[in-house]
Amino acid sequence: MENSNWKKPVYETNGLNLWYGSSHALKNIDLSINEKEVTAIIGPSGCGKSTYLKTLNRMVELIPDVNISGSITLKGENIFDKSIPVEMIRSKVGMVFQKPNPFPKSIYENVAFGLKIHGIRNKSLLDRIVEESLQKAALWDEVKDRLHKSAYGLSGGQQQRLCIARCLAVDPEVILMDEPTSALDPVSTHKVEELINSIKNDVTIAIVTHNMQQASRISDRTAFFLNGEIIECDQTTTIFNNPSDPLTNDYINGRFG
Ligand SMILES: Nc1ncnc2c1ncn2[C@@H]1O[C@H](COP(=O)(O)OP(=O)(O)OP(=O)(O)O)[C@@H](O)[C@H]1O
Repeated sequence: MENSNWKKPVYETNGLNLWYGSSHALKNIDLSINEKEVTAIIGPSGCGKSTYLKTLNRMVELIPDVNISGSITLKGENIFDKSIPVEMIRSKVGMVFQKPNPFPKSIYENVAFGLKIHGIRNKSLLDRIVEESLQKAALWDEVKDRLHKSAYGLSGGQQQRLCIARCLAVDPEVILMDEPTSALDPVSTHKVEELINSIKNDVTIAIVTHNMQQASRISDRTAFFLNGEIIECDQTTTIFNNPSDPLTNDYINGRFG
């Protein structure tokens, strides 16, 4: 099913099935998410994209009546292994949602939050990492004079970049992004896309998007999901220019979904 897999996988998913009660939402998923690449996950509404993303950080376990079979490894470790605390996975894997969700705290405290949870108390170290993270998120110049003001005073696009800075502060292996620009205007969307391009050499990214142009602009590889299955996963240029499956071709050309 999968070609051109020459980069090192960070996540490897094998034979993953997931049921919500009796509803079979993910069917036999085999997929690698490669190190320091952007992997786009595309497909029509309800095909299982968000479910897959939420399985990668075990968020899906919070939903009652979910059953899972198969395996997902993160850097070789089975994430479903009961001896692995979920906090350990969450410390390596950040998540950005469709709607920006800053904490009701200052801009500074939003970025410092995860660091403090990890026990960092040194003020100059906190200051340095907060600044670096906001710089990486291309937000520093816009907020450096209002660091101690509420994050809620930022625009939606700035809040989303703040949420990405909050992830970057704890130096994650992976950031999962679930339609991170769908609530943003085109200018803010462009800024988030530029940000993704600028951080992808440091962090692995998996992004769910409904926007085909976005997938083709920012991702290295693309996985096409349909009805809970992966139809095809390949280099993004191949998926968009020369897909193997006619269903992929129909979807990316807007014939359904
Ligand atoms: N908490 C839940 N309980 C029961 N069924 C669910 C739950 N969450 C999702 N589903 C079902 O699982 C299937 C996959 O949903 P999912 O949200 O993963 O799709 P998606 O591809 O992300 O859709 P969208 O693009 O609309 O966000 C759908 O049929 C959905 O109704």
